[in-house]
Amino acid sequence: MREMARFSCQVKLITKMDTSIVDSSTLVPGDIVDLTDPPLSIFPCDIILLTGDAIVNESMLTGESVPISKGPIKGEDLTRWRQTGEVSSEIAKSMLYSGTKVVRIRGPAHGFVDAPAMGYVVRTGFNTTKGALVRSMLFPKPIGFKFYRDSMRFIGVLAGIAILGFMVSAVQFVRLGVPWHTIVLRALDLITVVVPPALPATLSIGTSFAISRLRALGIFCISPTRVNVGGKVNVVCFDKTGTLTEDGLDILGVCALERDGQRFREIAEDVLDIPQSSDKANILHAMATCHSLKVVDGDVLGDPLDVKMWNFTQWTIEENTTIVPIKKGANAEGTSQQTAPLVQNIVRPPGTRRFTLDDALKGDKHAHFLELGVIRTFEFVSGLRRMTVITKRLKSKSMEVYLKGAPEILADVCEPGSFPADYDDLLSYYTRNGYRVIGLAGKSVDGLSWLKAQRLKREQVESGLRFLGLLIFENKLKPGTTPAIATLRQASLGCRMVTGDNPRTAVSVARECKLINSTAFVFYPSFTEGDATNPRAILEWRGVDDESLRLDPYSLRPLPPPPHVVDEERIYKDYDLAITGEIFRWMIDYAPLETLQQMLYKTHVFARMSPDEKHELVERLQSIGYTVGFCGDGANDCGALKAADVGISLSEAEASIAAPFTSKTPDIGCVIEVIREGRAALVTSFSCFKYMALYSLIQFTTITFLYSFASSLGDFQFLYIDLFIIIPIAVAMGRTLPYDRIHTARPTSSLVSRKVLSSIIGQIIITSAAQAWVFFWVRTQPWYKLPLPPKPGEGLETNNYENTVLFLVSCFQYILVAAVFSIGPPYRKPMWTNGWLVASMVILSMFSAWVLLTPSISVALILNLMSLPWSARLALAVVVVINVTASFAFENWLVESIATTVKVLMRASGRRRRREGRIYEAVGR
Ligand SMILES: Nc1ncnc2c1ncn2[C@@H]1O[C@H](COP(=O)(O)OP(=O)(O)OP(=O)(O)O)[C@@H](O)[C@H]1O
Repeated sequence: MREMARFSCQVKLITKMDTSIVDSSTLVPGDIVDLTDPPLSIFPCDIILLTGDAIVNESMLTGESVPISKGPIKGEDLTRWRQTGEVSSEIAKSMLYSGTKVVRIRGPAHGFVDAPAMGYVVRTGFNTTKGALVRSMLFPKPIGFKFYRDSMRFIGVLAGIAILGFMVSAVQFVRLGVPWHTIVLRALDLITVVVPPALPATLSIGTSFAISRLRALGIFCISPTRVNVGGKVNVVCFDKTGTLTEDGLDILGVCALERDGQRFREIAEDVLDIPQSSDKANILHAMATCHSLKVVDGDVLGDPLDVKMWNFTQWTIEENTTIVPIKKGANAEGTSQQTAPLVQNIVRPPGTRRFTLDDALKGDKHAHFLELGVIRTFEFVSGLRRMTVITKRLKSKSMEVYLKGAPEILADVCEPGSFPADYDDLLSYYTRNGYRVIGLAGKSVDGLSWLKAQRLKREQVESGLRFLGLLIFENKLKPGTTPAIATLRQASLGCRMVTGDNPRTAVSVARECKLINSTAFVFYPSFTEGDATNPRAILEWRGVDDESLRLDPYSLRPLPPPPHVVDEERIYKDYDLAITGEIFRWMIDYAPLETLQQMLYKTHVFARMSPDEKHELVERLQSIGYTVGFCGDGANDCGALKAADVGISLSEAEASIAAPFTSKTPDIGCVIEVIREGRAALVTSFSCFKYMALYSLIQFTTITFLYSFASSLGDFQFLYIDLFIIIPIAVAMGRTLPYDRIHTARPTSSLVSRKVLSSIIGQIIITSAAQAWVFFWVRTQPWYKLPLPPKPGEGLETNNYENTVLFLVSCFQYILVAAVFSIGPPYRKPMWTNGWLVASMVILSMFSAWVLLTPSISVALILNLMSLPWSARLALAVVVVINVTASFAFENWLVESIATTVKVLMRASGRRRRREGRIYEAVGR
């Protein structure tokens, strides 16, 4: 992250007087820089492009590695930016964002001279878009995760115990005449014993190991706190295209119109089967020009859908570099003209050659040259679901407009009479069968000049079009999709599809990947009265496969089916809802709360969702108590990826800041890994927390016994316990691997649950009882000698029998509780599979046994141990064995029953535990 945040490079700064090479960290807003010399690979700050053009890869910000083209800013847009500082969609087309990669950047070519591409620095450091994201990573918005809240409370309780212990000890110390400075020193000791400073570090050990294991699987995490949250995810939303299905979908064919335009022709599976048309605006030309492809070093780059469509035509493409002025006028320091390429791309049919000067000199004989130039492109916008180009054929007097987009939006931009009679039937046939359908439309505009074409507004261009045909793409599932969905569903994790695609296609794909059962009844709403803008509109929910089936519009439960439905029982049990973005928004705004909640609970397919609606859906699912994971691949998923509790971006970028997790493995199997690791990390954090809490309480008990007669543990004893026992064990505890399968229930994130508290309290009682026994037992022994009284002005006495027996027994207790709290299945592999933990426990136990039974004199001296008779050593060993047996027996057989008894008692006394915010449980009942 540091590397990413502190990126700097050499840039050429242009001033009025001269140019100089400077480090990018010295740039300030207002500087003008040359972007071509020295060539940049990554932009060091937010820069507005003044001259030239660029192709960039913004995957670092958006997760999507489709090349994006940037052009020089218009004068009025620059003025608007200076006044408002807002990045409108127009300004974004000229904004080169800090941290994004340069695919190509070049200056405007005026004749034979290559001028530099110049940029205007507008934001640097933390003020850039990347900076804002880095800031949000450094200071993440606090996530209200129960585990973190509970751990704070728990630390508060421990601090309370420390203060209480200190007050009791202080009274005792004063009674015994211990000097004030020793009392203060020991008070601080007590606080660090009870609230160990290593606690936060040990809590993050499990998370760190989980992150490194995920990295080995190609999953990068930039927000460690989200790892534990991953363990609590109970519903996962998936984007469809590029996430569940392959990105570069093959074209099944093209459905063009018959010559009379009244019906569709047979689907053309080869470009040669597409009918020749004498119309100026025809479907083949639409496919050849209506895309945002870029040619970089001979490679055609762009949206996979565009690439497939383009490859289907078999035409050739060439990028044009001639830049011409649009109008005069100052637009920024250093430039005085607004420019645009004369033609963006030139496309030709296969086998034809470029039109040259010689051909032009031959007069009219060049009519056979077919060359289409793209004059202007209105890029694809997810919210609009379409893109448009204005093209010009060589020597033609007219210009042609081609639009490509979702079939649903064609009705808004095409003339109603241009649709064939079988439009709905064909569309429904392909979408029902799970194909991705894209519509094509076009029109020819006579007498449109180049300059006028540059000034036209998008709405003007995208109107009065004629429907040309449909492109049918296959919707191939990625190989990992179905098994991953099956794994998640078996683990009782909810799966939702959230897509920009057509609802029927989405339902079909959802059935194919078993996100919804293939036999489930699916209901889909439509307005019977009013529309999405009308609060009083009325919705009707009909069966997707059988329109006679209906849902009750309020409760969204099936109404009694008509008599022909044989399997009547199943309709009540196994039904799902599918909804579109438009109706989703209407329901959010106007539907009764109960209906809305039922819709959120029951809907598995959300189709035609805009980026904002995807984001809103995540928030709404969270509002009914779900912990939401979102897995997506595109820029249109950015908002949802950020809003989700756990966002996983499938991206080629190494750690995109679009989401806390970025997976280089291109299928949704990464979701399973994140959940498995998250659960294991959560359980590890729990184990470590419980272990650290118990370790401090065991030490607290020892010290409290010793303080009672003005004694304490010696410095080396403290050192040995903290450094040689606790640290290796706590670190090794975090290395236990996650369990192979995902269990149907999530691990608890509540530290104050009955089970956790019963376990901690029970273990405290057992270990304290063992310590109390040895403490009083040693005093009854014939060889026991009273400790020396504290010497005035000196610290506490540490050489005494009580100290020795308590130290020897407690050393085993620190190891023992690690074994007791190392919970294995169902979230982690069994403790014995963790070689580091087993090795450290065996070595430490053997060493402790040696120190107990036959220590060497030097070790006894270092650890302040008194010499004990052999029988006493054996007696202590027996206490240790009893303690171990009691602790394991309690943990394995009693904790569960105590927790259940407490639950029953609480119920009997009328106190019922409220499950915070889990509205979905009530909705699902
Ligand atoms: N390059 C494109 N040109 C024109 N229209 C497109 C293009 N890509 C997608 N569309 C249309 O716009 C719709 C919305 O696209 P969007 O990218 O938001 O979602 P999606 O790709 O369909 O699905 P998902 O949200 O699952 O990735 C698509 O369903 C398609 O009809």
